[in-house]
Amino acid sequence: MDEQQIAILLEAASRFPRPQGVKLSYGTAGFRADASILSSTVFRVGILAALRSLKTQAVIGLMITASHNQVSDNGVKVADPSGGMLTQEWEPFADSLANAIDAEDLVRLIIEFVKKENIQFGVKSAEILLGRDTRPSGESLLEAAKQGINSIVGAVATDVGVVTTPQLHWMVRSRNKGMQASEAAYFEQLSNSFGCLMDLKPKETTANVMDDKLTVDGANGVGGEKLEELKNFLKEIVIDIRNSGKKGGVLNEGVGADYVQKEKVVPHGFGPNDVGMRCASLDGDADRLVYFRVLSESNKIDLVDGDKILSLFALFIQEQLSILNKENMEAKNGYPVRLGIVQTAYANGASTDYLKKLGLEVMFTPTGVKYLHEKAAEYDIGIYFEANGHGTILFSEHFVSWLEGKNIEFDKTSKGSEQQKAALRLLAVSKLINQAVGDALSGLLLVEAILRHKGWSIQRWNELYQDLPSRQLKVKVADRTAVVTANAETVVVKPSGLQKVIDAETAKYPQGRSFIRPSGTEDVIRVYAEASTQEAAENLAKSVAQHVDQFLGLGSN
Ligand SMILES: CC(=O)N[C@H]1[C@@H](OP(=O)(O)O)O[C@H](CO)[C@@H](O)[C@@H]1O
Ligand SMILES: [Mg+2]
Repeated sequence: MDEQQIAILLEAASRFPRPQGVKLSYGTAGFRADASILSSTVFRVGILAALRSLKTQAVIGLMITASHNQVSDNGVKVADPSGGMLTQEWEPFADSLANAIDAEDLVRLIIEFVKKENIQFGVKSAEILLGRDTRPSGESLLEAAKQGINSIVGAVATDVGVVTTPQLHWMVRSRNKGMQASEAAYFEQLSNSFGCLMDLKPKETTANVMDDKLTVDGANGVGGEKLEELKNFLKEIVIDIRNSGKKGGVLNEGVGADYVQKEKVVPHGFGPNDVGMRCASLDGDADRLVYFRVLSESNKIDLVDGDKILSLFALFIQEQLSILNKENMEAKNGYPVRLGIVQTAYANGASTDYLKKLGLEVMFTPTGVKYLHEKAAEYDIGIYFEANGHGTILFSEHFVSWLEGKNIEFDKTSKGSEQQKAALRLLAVSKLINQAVGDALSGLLLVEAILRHKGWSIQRWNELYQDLPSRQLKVKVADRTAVVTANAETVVVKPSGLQKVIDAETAKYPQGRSFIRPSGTEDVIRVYAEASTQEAAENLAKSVAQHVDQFLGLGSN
């Protein structure tokens, strides 16, 4: 870094002083806080994104969003060249940049890091795609990000406007693969591959067992807006969008996937007229998706969560693989496809049992899609989902080229055969479902395609297995970092003795399971419990929470 670069950084950084008395952490999904204190953080993440682009010599993404948090919050996260999350190796640097005391301290950290990482200036220019959700604070924070990027000589900020988080990740991935990366290209890829799956539907299920219409809760955010546009490209599906943000509803207030999944009640805008209908809910930046069915009893719903979306996807993929493999496994060029499922400890125990009974390999990682994604990428086809509805299906490049080769072979040997159709369906899924990150819009289209393929109603789908009753609680403690866990967060290692009492409580309940972990996005310890009845799950959660409070509670200090 030369003198001129250092001077530019010092001057720019002095315009973005850090707020006093706040400690920021990159956390489970980037920095999040009240929008009014975020300018300096976003400015600094702009610098980080430019450095990441110089280091990788590839296009990087920067997204301004606080997802399902309240509208007055905002946040910022970085997409790596693959379209996935920022490498975990750079998270400590992100933390230290965000917390640097002043411009001098910030520049000192940058100089040290640039040296350590051997980042070259002036060799190639850096490019960063900038996106934001519909939050009113997004515009001024975008300006802060641009100034951060512009303070690195040769770095270019390209504003892609208001987009969903998965759209931005998709664009970064596409750009780095030398493909079309516009929003129009995104809509075209999704609608074309959805159309392919519709064309490949078995003839006998075209008799309509299910309702064509889907009603979507857009969380009053960007997802509803984008779905309005996407639906113009779609055939064979009627989508009614509510809470699209146009009629003045507030983002995430009594609406959205997080609210529906956690509270298990109907979102605003839905009511008695919707009883029995197939409904879906997106979160504030449209990377989470859950389905639900409104019940006649007050505002209750049947929740069809991320675990059930995962199960539907796993069932469909497994069926296609078995059709494809009928001949393939006996052939000389047979390909033993590795299909892997990735969940977290929050996955309902009944879903894990169901998947294992299908003969599938189920793996567990800690909470946070960065961990699930990494694990799923180890398979030819890796399906991952958090119970809250964030997930996708990853196809290895090797497997996709094998499928393409197979398809050409079928053209010559058995055009139009069931095997060829299975191969084409899998190829269409690999294009429809976002390969960069969990995407509510592409996930929704895949669910709709599979339901049509099978001729299933939401009720039939929900009956794949019955969820075990569960309960989640939060406990405020003096210091949540005092809790250390192991085995994908299922065992408490510290404070010692706590796991023993959790085990003793759990043993009192048939089918009991309970674990605790510090949240990565809120200052709380989360408690999860499930058991054979709702009452038992509530009691187990309550008694575990009491033990947490006794070991670590605010009163204990
Ligand atoms: C129990 C739960 O839903 N936890 C969520 C939540 O993380 P916590 O670390 O639990 O606060 O937000 C994350 C980011 O959106 C998401 O990945 C995760 O699944
Ligand atoms: Mg989100």
